[in-house]
Amino acid sequence: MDHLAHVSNLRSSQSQTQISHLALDIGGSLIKLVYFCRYDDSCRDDGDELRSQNDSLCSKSDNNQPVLEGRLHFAKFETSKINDCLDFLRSMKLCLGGLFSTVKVISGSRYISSSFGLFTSSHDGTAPPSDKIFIKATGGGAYKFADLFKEKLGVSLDKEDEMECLVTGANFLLKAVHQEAFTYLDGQKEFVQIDPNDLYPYLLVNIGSGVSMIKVDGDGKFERVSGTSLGGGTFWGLGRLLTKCKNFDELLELSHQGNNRIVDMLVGDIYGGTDYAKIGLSSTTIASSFGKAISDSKELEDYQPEDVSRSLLRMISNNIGQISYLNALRFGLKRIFFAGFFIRGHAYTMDTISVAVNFWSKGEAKAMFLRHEGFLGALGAFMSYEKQCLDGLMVHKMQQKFPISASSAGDNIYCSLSSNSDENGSIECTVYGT
Ligand SMILES: Nc1ncnc2c1ncn2[C@@H]1O[C@H](COP(=O)(O)OP(=O)(O)O)[C@@H](O)[C@H]1O
Ligand SMILES: CC(C)(COP(=O)(O)O)[C@@H](O)C(=O)NCCC(=O)O
Repeated sequence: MDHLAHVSNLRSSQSQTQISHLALDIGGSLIKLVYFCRYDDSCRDDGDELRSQNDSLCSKSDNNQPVLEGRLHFAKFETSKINDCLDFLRSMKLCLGGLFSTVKVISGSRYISSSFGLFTSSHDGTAPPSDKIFIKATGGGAYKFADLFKEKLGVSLDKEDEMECLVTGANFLLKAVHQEAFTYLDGQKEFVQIDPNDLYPYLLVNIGSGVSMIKVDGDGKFERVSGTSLGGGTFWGLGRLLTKCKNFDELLELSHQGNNRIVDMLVGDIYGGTDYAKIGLSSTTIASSFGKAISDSKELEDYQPEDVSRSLLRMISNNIGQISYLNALRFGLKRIFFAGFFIRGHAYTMDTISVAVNFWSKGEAKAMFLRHEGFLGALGAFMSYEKQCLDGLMVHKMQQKFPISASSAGDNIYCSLSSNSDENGSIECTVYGT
């Protein structure tokens, strides 16, 4: 769902929802937003009313914790169109009322606001109010655009480390969200049942503009072991230049119809149509990506853009699959989770990555993908409100709305895709306060 649809959706549902937390991941290509909308039947906009509203919103759980019920929502914008994102945030203020006003929740001697994930507080939560309003943010843009957010919206970005957020987001999704991870091979998508007690270690490969490979050993226990600059930005950047496509989805769509063999040099092209069986290469294996473009006396306009797009997609996906496998091998990791918006749930991309991992590992390692592939960083930033140690309505505990199984208990954050999750992958959940 695009952001405009989101805006109208939000407007139409404003009588049912109240946004209480928001976090951002501002990457090299895309800005990702995660926000929690609680179910509500009223929207008011001043602090006192919000306080009473909070009171009315919170029912109590069995152990007397305040409970908020609602959904986690996801949205994204191109970083180059950051003004659209700022307008979106501003429009939320308009339709929901008081979003950027300083909403205060006072708890004991601490002064906080948990509305919309904005809080006014010093970081230890003890100082008297400054008039600062913070939003949790990660990614390079949290640094690059800090002044812009301040200037245009009057909010400060509370920066969280990008790698840490990716890992927190991945762990959260893998442990708490039902049917999050899946394999994709030969057109078959299969959900993988993850045992939260047997998750580590794994390799997380985040394919954004560039690619980061992170060995994850536990909650907050990780090491970025490798990376490559040949990532999603490379595919989109080169693809735009070579095909004149106007947007990423168009380039991806084009690749559906293409034939990479027109552009790539295959083993068979070199070996006169035969396999090079002695070293395990079939005649159809790509020997050299874009290799045919050197031997032909053709110019760019003589190639079909769909063939170029397909070849480019295979080149980038294969390369990432291979480097990922080599890093998994380096650390003896059997499970590789691929995330980042380059994947875009695209069948051919996932298939290529899976085949590469399968081919290089001789079937030993498994490529897996995530439904919320592009939102790991933003989710991690969202979860970091928890670290703020604020009393009151914080995201201390998210309880799955539709329990999966008792065996998935044992950690303090649960959540699940509701059976009626919308096409945008929003997650129905319950947030417990302390
Ligand atoms: N609408 C889009 N516009 C631009 N790039 C997109 C889009 N959808 C998917 N992508 C791909 O996703 C990549 C960005 O992925 P993302 O995980 O958001 O990384 P980053 O944090 O670097 O922005 C782009 O480089 C591109 O390959
Ligand atoms: C610098 C980055 C962490 C930024 O993250 P991104 O916006 O690409 O998601 C990433 O682009 C990256 O890991 N690049 C590869 C750099 C390298 O290891 O060669």
